Amino acid sequence: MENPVIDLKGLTKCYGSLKAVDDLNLKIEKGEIFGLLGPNGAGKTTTILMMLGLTEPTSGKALVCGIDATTHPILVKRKVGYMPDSIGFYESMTALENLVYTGKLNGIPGNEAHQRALDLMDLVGLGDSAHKRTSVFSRGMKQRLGLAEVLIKRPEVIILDEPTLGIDPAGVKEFLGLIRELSREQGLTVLLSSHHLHQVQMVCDRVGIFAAGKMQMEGNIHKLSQTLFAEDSYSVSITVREPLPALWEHSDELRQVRDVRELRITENLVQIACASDVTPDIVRFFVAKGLDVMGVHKREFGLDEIYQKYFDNNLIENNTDEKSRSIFKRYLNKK
Ligand SMILES: Nc1ncnc2c1ncn2[C@@H]1O[C@H](COP(=O)(O)OP(=O)(O)OP(=O)(O)O)[C@@H](O)[C@H]1O
Repeated sequence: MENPVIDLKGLTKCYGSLKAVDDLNLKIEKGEIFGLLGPNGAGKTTTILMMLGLTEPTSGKALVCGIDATTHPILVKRKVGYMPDSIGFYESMTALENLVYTGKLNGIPGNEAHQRALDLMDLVGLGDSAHKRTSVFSRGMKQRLGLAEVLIKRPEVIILDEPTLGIDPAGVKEFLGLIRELSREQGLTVLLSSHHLHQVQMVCDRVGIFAAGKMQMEGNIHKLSQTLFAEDSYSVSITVREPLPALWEHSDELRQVRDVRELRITENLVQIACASDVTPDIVRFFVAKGLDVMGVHKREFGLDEIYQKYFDNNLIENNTDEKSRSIFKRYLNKK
């Protein structure tokens, strides 16, 4: 990465004897959407505060757009829009008035702030509510207005902390779609901190799993899945027309197919864990046995399973092989 927009170098923050953030190194490039995941107390907020220049690191550096957030916090604030998990507005003012006010606070002249505010209200789907007082806004409407407020200064980076909290499922899809559009069309860099794995999986280019102040692993979902579940990365489900007995006579032979690791038969559904994508071999196997294949579904382990690998205490107590197997079993059980 030549010129990362966010560059954290050995970033460390101690509160007394507690290392809230421990030697964090992370680069995020322009236009990338990075998902920061981790349990409560992992150090996510502390990291964000250091990136905004609101908390001083004990050691290391947070560079945002090449600017040191500790030594030049005001310069960094011009480049970064931050949307915290709970947003407050002046409730006696309308949504539009709130936005224009924020625009002016950011040094945007009145007329321009007004026009930008109107455009942004449309962009976030609040065009019809511009003249309503924010006291009557629902949680979801406030989140949308929060995004508009973050965007009014045309930041290069936005940091969103649990941005979809309280938004209904259709609204979440729309909201995340908007974030993706902004990143793709305007090259906006996004750091999204969230506990909602499916949402993170939907929108992020790369994710980092953060625990006990350390980045445990980072990469795109495919890479993480491959790294963690090298032995059982894929799952193929085959639906056949007629139900099969639990002790199907060809089970052992199917287990001999290249890279097949484990299988489970539930009536006419056969779920197969594989170390590589051997879907065509599996389909050929069923056809060769004279079975009518009605459906084929293939998937990789997703963020749910990746996350669970780190944060399920029962699994952590077991050895590595057992962990991988237990997760796979859990995955099969869920389907
Ligand atoms: N001002 C502070 N003084 C002392 N300890 C703090 C302070 N702020 C945070 N901590 C501690 O640092 C650790 C990391 O907290 P942080 O708020 O960064 O976690 P988080 O990942 O954002 O958690 P959450 O998901 O709950 O928001 C926690 O153990 C927390 O108690």
